[in-house]
Parts: sequence; structure tokens; C-alpha cells
Amino acid sequence: MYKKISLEEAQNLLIKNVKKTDEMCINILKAHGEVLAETIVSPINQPPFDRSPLDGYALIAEDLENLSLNNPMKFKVIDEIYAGEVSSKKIEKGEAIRLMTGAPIPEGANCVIKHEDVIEKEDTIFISKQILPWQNYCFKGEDVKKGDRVLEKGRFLTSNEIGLIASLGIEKVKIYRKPTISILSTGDELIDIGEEHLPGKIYNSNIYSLAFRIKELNLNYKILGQVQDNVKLIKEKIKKYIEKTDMLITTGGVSAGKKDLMIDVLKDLGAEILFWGVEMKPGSSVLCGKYKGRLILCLSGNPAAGLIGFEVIARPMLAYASRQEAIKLKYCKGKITENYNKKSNVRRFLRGRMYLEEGKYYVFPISGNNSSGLLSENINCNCLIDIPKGSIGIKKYQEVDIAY
Ligand SMILES: Nc1nc2c(c(=O)[nH]1)N[C@H]1C(S)=C(S)[C@@H](COP(=O)(O)OP(=O)(O)OC[C@H]3O[C@@H](n4cnc5c(N)ncnc54)[C@H](O)[C@@H]3O)O[C@H]1N2
Ligand code: MOO
Repeated sequence: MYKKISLEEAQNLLIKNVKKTDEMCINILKAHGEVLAETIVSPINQPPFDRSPLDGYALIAEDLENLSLNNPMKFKVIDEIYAGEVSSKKIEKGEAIRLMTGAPIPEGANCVIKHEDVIEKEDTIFISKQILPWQNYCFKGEDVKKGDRVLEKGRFLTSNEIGLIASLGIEKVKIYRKPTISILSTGDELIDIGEEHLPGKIYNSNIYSLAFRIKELNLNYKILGQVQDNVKLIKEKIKKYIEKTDMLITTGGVSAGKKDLMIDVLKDLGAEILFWGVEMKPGSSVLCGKYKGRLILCLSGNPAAGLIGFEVIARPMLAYASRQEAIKLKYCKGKITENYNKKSNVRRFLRGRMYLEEGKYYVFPISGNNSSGLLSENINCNCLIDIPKGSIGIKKYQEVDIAY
């Protein structure tokens, strides 16, 4: 018999034994939602040249020193530059160059005046508005300088980061490969959706819940389907797929029934058993082994128990292995909005719905006093209420620990 361990011990054992994924180089078109495995240092100045933020005229601001309303200053327009072009001319005293937004500011000029603020007459413009040196002037490198560290290793890549990387002309980046988690359900009673609903059989919902929960955590999943309660068949399936995945999650066959075979499967395979049983409810029936360098986490077949086990046991390890801060299990305190009378001689996770009101968290317990943990209770659930071992019940508005 194995001794049950605490949830924290189980979390730590998984983190200690999981193999982090390696780095890979990918095109930025594929990098959205990935974690950066390198620090991005800018190879260029951005913008790469001094440029105009307006459609207008570049000139020497000091040429406007004697300007007054009655004495507009006159400038000779010597060239015209569109964005994407460069002028070969240098501005001298009394000269201006017409330029469009984004065009490089020509040599000699130190400001730009807006098109709307000048009077144009053929090759001449008249200005009666004061403008200062460096006004309406965008400097080379004012966004990013060549050699700047723009993004640090470990940064999660959203559209903002990818846009910035693209602005520097970087085509490929190094990222941490996202782990793939394969999922296998065991149970003679299981049928897949689309199959005939024969007596005694139930639809395999676990595989769907887990696959899409993994997807919600921004990780890759692979559905291996379901297999009967047969040690040989389960072993064959695991052997066939284990080296094509980063880890395996199975459901079913982990408690004390005659067909709870997962312990035999792992032992027969020669897997190292990390633990069997965690001091919590639901989801205490959970087994974990390590085989061919990969974790095999065997969750309870009971849908509620398996999913809660996945959240509190597997998620911290998945956040660590994928280097995603955002998917870590988070904790806060909040006031429970109903009485919960059930005594608990073991730590218990209760599904709940938390909300924020006037800066304080409240949590409504979805699971009732005698709930056996039904799948329908997952609808509207956005957190778990963490009830400590030895609780004699919780009074309305008492403060509780919430995991989400
Ligand atoms: N003598 C004891 N019996 C049980 C104990 C115990 O301590 N002593 N613990 C009970 C608790 S609590 C749980 S939870 C379950 C855990 O059982 P398993 O994890 O071994 O899972 P199964 O027996 O295979 O299935 C449990 C339940 O869930 C249904 N199921 C299984 N797989 C799926 C699936 N993929 N999709 C939907 N539903 C599934 C299955 O038909 C069973 O009804 O053990 C208790 N017994
Ligand atoms: O381990 Mo069972 O999960 O308490 O429902």
C-alpha cells in the first residue's frame, strides 16, 4: 500500500520530475502565444532615420526668428520627398523641402511645419507661425535604439511583442517548445460520442474536458482515445505513444476496485512510482509514475474528481514546464455566500463561482452539502474553494481560501 501524500508534496514531486521542453527557432508568424527563449536585442535603430510626423515642410527653425504676424517669412521650396524616398538636397538658409508623413527629414533641417500652417504659392511658401528647433521632428532610434534589449527571455508573445519584433526586421525567434500532453481514458464502460448507447455504458467525457482544458492553458493536447480495462492493452497503448509525447494523462482505474489497473500497468512497464493517493477530496485517487523520462499522471475516472485533480495537481507543473506564469494556479481569500455544513476530515475542494464586489472577493459554492461532484456543476464554476482538513462546516460570509 502507498501512503497518501499532501497536495503540496504531489505538486512538488511533479515539478521536480517533469522535463522542461527544449528551445526551437520559429518564424514570428507562428510565434503568437509562445514563450520567448532568448533576449531580443535590436539590430537596428527604429525609426532608422530622422523622420517627419506630419505632411508639411522641413526647414531651419532659426530662419523664423524675425517672424511676426505682419511679416510672414518667405521660403523657397527646393524639393519634395514622399515616404520611402530620400532627398539628395541639403537645406540652406531660407529654403524648405516639402515632405510627407514618414519621409526622412533632409540634411540641414531641424523642424517641420504643418502643411495647414503655411501659404503656398508655386515654389514659395509663406509662414507666419512660430516654430521651434526640433519641433515636429522624430529622431532616429527614438522608439528603439540599436543594441537595446527590447524583450527579455521568458516573455509571453502577444500581438504587441510580435509587432515590435517585426518592426526591427527580425524574422525568426527562439521559443520554448510547447509541451504536448497526450490523454488516454481507460474503462470497459466507456463509449465514444457517436457510438450506440448500450446498457451499462457511459460516454467518455473526460477526454473532451481534459483536451480542451489543456487547450485553454495554451498547451498542446493529443487524444489517444480510450482503452478497455486490460493491463496488456493499456501497456501497449502507452508503449506506442510515450516517446511521441511530453507527458501522458490517463483517467480511470486508480482506486481500489478489481479493475483499477493503473498501478499494475505502471509497475509492469517498470515505471518509477512517484505517488499513489493525495490527501484531498475529490480526486484523492491519483497515481503518478515516470516512464522513459516522461510523467504519467493517472487521474480519477470520476469526471469531477479527475478535473479537480488536473487543476490542483497538474496545472502548477504545466505552468512550470511551459514557463507560462499566466497559467499558474492562483490563490486569494474571499467570503463564502452560503453556509456549507458538511464536516470534512480531509482537505476538500468545492467548486465555486467567485466575483469581485467593491474590491472584495465573494464566492458562491456551486457544489451543495451532499454533492457527489457532478459534471453539470462545472458549468459556472470559475474557482475551487479550499476547505481545510478538520473543518466542522463554514458559516455564510466566513473567509475561505480560493484557488483559481
Ligand atoms: N472501495 C473503494 N471504492 C472507491 C473508493 C475507495 O476509496 N474505496 N474511492 C471512490 C472515489 S472517491 C472515486 S473518485 C473513484 C475513483 O475511481 P477511479 O479513478 O478508479 O475511476 P473509475 O473507477 O474508472 O471510474 C469512476 C467513475 O467515473 C466514471 N468514468 C470513468 N472514466 C470516465 C470517462 N472517461 N468519462 C466519463 N466518466 C468516466 C466511471 O464510469 C465511474 O462511474 O472510486 C470510488 N470507489
Ligand atoms: O477521490 Mo473521489 O475523487 O473523492 O470522488
